[in-house]
Amino acid sequence: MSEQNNLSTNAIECVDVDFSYGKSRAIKSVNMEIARNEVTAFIGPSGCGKSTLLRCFNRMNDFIPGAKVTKGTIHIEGMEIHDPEVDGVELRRRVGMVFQKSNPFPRTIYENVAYGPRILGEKDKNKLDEIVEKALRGSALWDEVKDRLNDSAFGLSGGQQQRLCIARTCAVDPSIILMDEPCSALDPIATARVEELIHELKQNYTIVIVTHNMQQATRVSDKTGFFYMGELIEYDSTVKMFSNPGKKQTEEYITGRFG
Ligand SMILES: Nc1ncnc2c1ncn2[C@@H]1O[C@H](COP(=O)(O)OP(=O)(O)OP(=O)(O)O)[C@@H](O)[C@H]1O
Repeated sequence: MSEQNNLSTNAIECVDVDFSYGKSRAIKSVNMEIARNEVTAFIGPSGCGKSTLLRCFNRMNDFIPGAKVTKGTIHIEGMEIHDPEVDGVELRRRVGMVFQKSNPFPRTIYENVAYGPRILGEKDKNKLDEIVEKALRGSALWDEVKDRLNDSAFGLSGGQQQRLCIARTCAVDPSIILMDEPCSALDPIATARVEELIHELKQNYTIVIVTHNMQQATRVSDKTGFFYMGELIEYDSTVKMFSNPGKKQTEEYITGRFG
């Protein structure tokens, strides 16, 4: 992506975005601007399109037959992501993703983190060591795993595995990290550690997180978008959304009256 594009103040800009799975319209005329180095939470009842929109940002939906953005534009750091010149692999390096269920590779802890940089061509062992340590430190996991880097990643707890997946994402130097319900399979203590980590990560990354947990949205995010049936109903600062929402539907959802 060009330097000029990197000058954009927003990390993500959606203009009038529609998305369909075949004939079924899942996202309807969404407009939103996501500032750099902020945490944005997507909330809303099941099936309202949160994950679909998240996956639009790094074109993960490209892998689903018949699924596509049918209208509007999405810019990532100034670059229109559907421009034919944009390479999907490079886009996904820049816009990393962490999933609901941690999904480490059946390899060692070290290899899980070194995998991405290796694929990108890094062969120097010292450089790889450096990248792995930096990513594991950045994901608050280094102290717990530094003496067992060559053990299987499957020997880690669920929360540690999720932080390893975050380290794996960070190892390829993205600028945006998408998180799709990253704590839904974790206990409260592991959840708290990932939430602390999100606070630290936002110094270096822009984060968009889908969550069903209202308390989590208030704890971790600067802005919140409330979605309902494919539409972005309200998008504002998290403090405002949860203390004085502008729309009745938002209020009903956050107070648990539906969803
Ligand atoms: N791969 C797919 N193929 C066809 N339709 C899909 C696919 N994935 C999602 N959908 C549909 O798109 C709509 C939005 O789904 P999406 O998963 O984005 O919602 P969500 O708000 O993230 O839901 P949840 O909170 O349950 O994860 C739903 O009607 C869903 O059934």
